[in-house]
Amino acid sequence: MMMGLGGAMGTFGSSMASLFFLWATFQQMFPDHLKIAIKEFLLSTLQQVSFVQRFSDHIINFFSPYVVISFPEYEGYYHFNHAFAAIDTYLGAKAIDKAHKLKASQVKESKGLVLKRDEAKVRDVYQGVHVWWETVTSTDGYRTQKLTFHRRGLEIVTGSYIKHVVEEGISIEAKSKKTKLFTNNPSSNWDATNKGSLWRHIDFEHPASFKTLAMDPTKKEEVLNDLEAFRNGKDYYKKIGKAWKRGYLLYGPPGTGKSTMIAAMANHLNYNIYDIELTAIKTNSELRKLLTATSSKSMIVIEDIDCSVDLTGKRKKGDGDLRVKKEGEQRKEDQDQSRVTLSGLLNFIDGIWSACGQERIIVFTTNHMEKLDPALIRRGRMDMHIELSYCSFEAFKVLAKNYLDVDSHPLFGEIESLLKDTKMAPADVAEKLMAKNQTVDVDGSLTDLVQSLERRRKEQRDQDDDDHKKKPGGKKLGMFRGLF
Ligand SMILES: Nc1ncnc2c1ncn2[C@@H]1O[C@H](COP(=O)(O)OP(=O)(O)OP(=O)(O)O)[C@@H](O)[C@H]1O
Ligand SMILES: [Mg+2]
Repeated sequence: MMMGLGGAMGTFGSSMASLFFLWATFQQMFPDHLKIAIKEFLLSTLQQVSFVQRFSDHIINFFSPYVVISFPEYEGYYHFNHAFAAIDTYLGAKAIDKAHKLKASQVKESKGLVLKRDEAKVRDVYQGVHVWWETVTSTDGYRTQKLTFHRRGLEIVTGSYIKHVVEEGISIEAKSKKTKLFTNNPSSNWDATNKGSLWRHIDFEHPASFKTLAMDPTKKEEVLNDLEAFRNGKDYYKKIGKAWKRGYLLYGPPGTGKSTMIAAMANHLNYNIYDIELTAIKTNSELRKLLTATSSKSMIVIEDIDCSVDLTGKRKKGDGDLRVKKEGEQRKEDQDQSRVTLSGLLNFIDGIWSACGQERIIVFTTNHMEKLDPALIRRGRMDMHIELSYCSFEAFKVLAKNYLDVDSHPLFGEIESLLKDTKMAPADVAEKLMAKNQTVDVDGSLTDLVQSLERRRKEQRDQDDDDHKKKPGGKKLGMFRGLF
């Protein structure tokens, strides 16, 4: 926003200088009564002639002591003006006690009802300067915030008022923010202007929290500390000259809590989630457009990264692939170059996005760490690798507390020893502990779990024996058990 405003102010400044010069000349040349007569004559004459309407507007502006600064919602294609959003929030919260029209919405249950001013015009006073805001909507649906004030207040308004409004807006937004979950629309559905059509969103109301997340307590603590350090790290990142972003790679078998952890992170930080479906994006440039349209304080999530981008960096899935095969090799090469590639994604994360984005977390998930390109997992790119593994006894205790509200039970000992050599995902354990017909039955659920673990252990042993027989000399038995 500062660049847009800077440019506008530059043009504004030079126009003002010329106007002041003309005005001074005008003042000196004519006595007062003559000046008013000339002004009225000019205005009435000009306004009667429709084809000079625009010129007449300029003349009116020339005589008007008021200055207008516009903040459009979009600056050119795709370029969302974040100042607009902050101003909108500030004005929405401004003096709601005096407003006649209010809009109410429920944030999260814990945060109660939020009232917002719902009027197109708002008056404000700042350090004695009176200003008027008006939201104007053009015929094609674009909104602009117009700020009008007497030129006496120019210095205060441009020097500190606008900064104050934007900062207030951002801080109000952070306090009462509904967490949102954004998903990218397929680019074929983007409208002609791309305005507002890149992402669709819903309120994010996932109940996951770190408290209810079942994982090794030391690891959990480590992740939480890392998130806190990141959140409070604005000055630190500035000092070391690095973009304020952090990458997490969550890996582990299905049902071990990767998606749940993403939800817990978003709830903990109160960040929006942008869940990117790479297969709906055709080219690196589309990906760039999507990423630049994300806001600060957000998490960019790409789930199952190994399924979306293959080792050579070309996309795996998507109907584009079928079309390519039919159209021949040359065409295929051309297409590949313009597609979403791993290097395109990584370059963006390291480069442009870092330069323009602030306070962002990027999360990749995978079930197959071993399939990932080393470029993706090298240190410094994904800052923290977090393994979500099969249910340990520590993790089980968290689930037992969540689902059954128990800290101990005579069956805990047996469950502990079964979990040591049985691979069962927390999702499956949770399913056994879940109340049947909304009735919590601690003994029944735990017995059910024990039986299920015993069955699973037997299956896994039989499977290991089979594998061992098939590959004589192989070192399979017990090899994986040590890992989990
Ligand atoms: N570590 C965990 N703590 C608490 N609940 C869990 C955990 N892991 C799984 N669950 C439960 O199992 C369900 C599925 O887990 P989740 O979707 O997070 O798994 P995932 O690791 O993302 O799996 P996938 O690899 O298939 O995407 C969750 O809704 C949650 O109820
Ligand atoms: Mg998942």
